[in-house]
Formats: sequence, C-alpha cells, structure tokens
Amino acid sequence: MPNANSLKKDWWPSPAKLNVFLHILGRLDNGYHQLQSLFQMLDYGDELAFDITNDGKITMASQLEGVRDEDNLIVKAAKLLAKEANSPLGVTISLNKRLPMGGGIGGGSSNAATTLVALNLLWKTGLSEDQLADLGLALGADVPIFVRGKTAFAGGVGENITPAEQQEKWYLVANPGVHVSTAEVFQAKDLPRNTPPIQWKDYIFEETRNDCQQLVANCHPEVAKLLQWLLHYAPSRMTGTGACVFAIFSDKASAEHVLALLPNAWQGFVAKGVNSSPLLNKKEQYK
Ligand SMILES: C[C@](O)(CO)[C@H](O)COP(=O)(O)OP(=O)(O)OC[C@H]1O[C@@H](n2ccc(N)nc2=O)[C@H](O)[C@@H]1O
Ligand SMILES: Nc1ncnc2c1ncn2[C@@H]1O[C@H](COP(=O)(O)OP(=O)(O)OP(=O)(O)O)[C@@H](O)[C@H]1O
Repeated sequence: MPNANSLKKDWWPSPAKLNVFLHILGRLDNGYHQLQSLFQMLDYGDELAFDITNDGKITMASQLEGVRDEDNLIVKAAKLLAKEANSPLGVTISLNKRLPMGGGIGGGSSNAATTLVALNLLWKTGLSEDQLADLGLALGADVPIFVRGKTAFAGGVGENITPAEQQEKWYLVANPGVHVSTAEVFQAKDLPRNTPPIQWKDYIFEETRNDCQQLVANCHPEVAKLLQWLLHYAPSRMTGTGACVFAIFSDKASAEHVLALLPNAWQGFVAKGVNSSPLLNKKEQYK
C-alpha cells in the first residue's frame, strides 16, 4: 500500500510497449540489425517521481534491485540531459517498478524516456522533442519511441518512426520468468535475417511474425510452453527479444478471464493498447 509520502508525490507514467510484430530484414556492418516492427503503447507501466534540488546531484531515492545507480538508465538519462542543457539543478528520483526487467516490454528504455521528458519540463531545460529523442537514442534503441509516445511502425534500426493509429485492443502480457539477453539473441547464428520489407499500409497481424520467437522458444522451453498455453485462448506472440509473451483480445473482460486462469508459475497483467501513451497525456497537462 502506498504510504502518505508516496501519495503526495507527482507520479509520472513510464508505460510498457509491445512489439506486435518484429521482422529482421538484414544486418548492418556495425552489427546492428535493420528491423520492421509495430510498437504498441500500453496504458500500464512503472511510475517515477522527481524531487528537484539545487545541489546539482542526481540520485535515486532507493536502488533498483540488481542495478547499480550508475548503470540505471534513469540516472544515465538525467545526467545526459543535465550535461546537454548545462543545468545546475539536481534531482532525487523515486521509482515504482511494476514491469519485469529484461522482458522485451521496454521498461528500462521507457524509464529513460520518462526521465528525459519530465526533467526537461521540471528543470525547464527547454529541449525540443526531436532533441530529446536524439539524446535518448544514445541510451538505447527504443528510447526515442517512448519519448514520442505514439503507437508507431518503426524501421531502420528502430529510429525511423511512423505513428500509426491502431484499433485499441486489450492485451494479456505474461512473463515466463526467464531472462533473455537482447545482445545474445541478435548475435545468434541461427537468427533469421532476411525477411522481405513490408509496406505499412499492407500490415495485417496474421501475415507478420516475430523473427526472434522460434530461436528464443528453442533456447527457453518455458517461453514455448507459455506460448502454447496462451494460443489455446487467443492469437499470441512473443514481444521484442523476449521473454514476455502477449495474447490479444477485443475486450477487457476476456483478457482478465484468461489472466485468472494463468498457472501460478507465470506472472501476468492486462493492459489496454493505446495510440497515445500515458506519458504524452501527462506532458500535455504541463503545457
Ligand atoms: C529489438 C528491440 O527489443 C525491439 O523493441 C529493441 O529495439 C532493442 O532495444 P534495446 O534493448 O534498447 O537495444 P540496445 O540496448 O540499443 O541494444 C542491445 C543490443 O541489441 C542489438 N541490436 C539492437 C537493436 C537493433 N536494431 N539491432 C541490434 O542488433 C545490439 O547487439 C545491441 O548491442
Ligand atoms: N531503470 C531501469 N529499469 C529496468 N532495467 C534497467 C534500468 N536501468 C538499467 N536497466 C538494465 O537494463 C536491462 C534491460 O531492461 P529492460 O526492462 O529495459 O529490458 P527489456 O524489456 O528487454 O527492453 P527491450 O524491450 O528494450 O529489449 C535490465 O536487465 C537492467 O539490467
């Protein structure tokens, strides 16, 4: 239960995303991959609160389990913005972590984006959305998409973003409890890397796939088991490089019904797919 102190805080949303599909078109000389993906914003995620100070220090109110503060993407994002905008101010950041880490739902990238967007307003550093997205790219391939906050098609290595309104569906997101390293998936010899490009206007879910799914399911039987279980109920797929898996429903009640049936070994949540992220809505309130 939140304590009195946390109730007083001004919490900023840090939503999750799903890669509804993820095609790998090729590999560049620098090792990065050319992708095509539909990034679906969800109305569910972490929350961050920012207590501004005058001492120029950037600190976490408490350490995120397993992540040293200097490695935390939140701290890295705040430091990057302070340096770029030459801000003399500091901040103490509180994090309410709900999203599983390393699950392919973008928690760390989203935390970094929320930090950039919120501190740009609270520190009054006045960077444009384009400048924040460029800064974000230095922290991770998915940070710009969270800065922009729109459900979108992405091309290039992920930086080429085209907002694309989708029908708002409900998703059951389930975590098989295994950790998948994004870098290892992209280094795998057997990863398919030759999917032909599609035209965004021709996008149909059934004609797409996640090119990482087979490889990850082969290495992690729990992922395969969870997918098999979900497929009994609804169209289901892995997101990003895993390990989370999602199932698509047209209404909330059906998604919650299947969540209630989810075996205890797996954790899950139900979220609405939204075209504009909760971060974007929060930002609008500051205008
Ligand atoms: C593939 C996605 O999971 C889709 O959401 C993301 O784009 C990956 O985002 P991320 O985890 O923030 O990725 P980064 O931290 O930038 O890169 C992690 C590693 O993934 C590989 N990587 C990432 C993006 C990309 N287009 N090609 C790659 O080969 C690189 O080996 C890199 O070392
Ligand atoms: N604030 C943060 N929240 C979550 N992870 C963080 C954070 N800062 C650093 N990390 C590190 O980043 C790693 C990846 O976390 P994240 O939750 O972003 O993975 P992901 O959901 O697989 O992301 P993606 O979909 O972008 O591949 C974690 O294992 C953790 O070590």
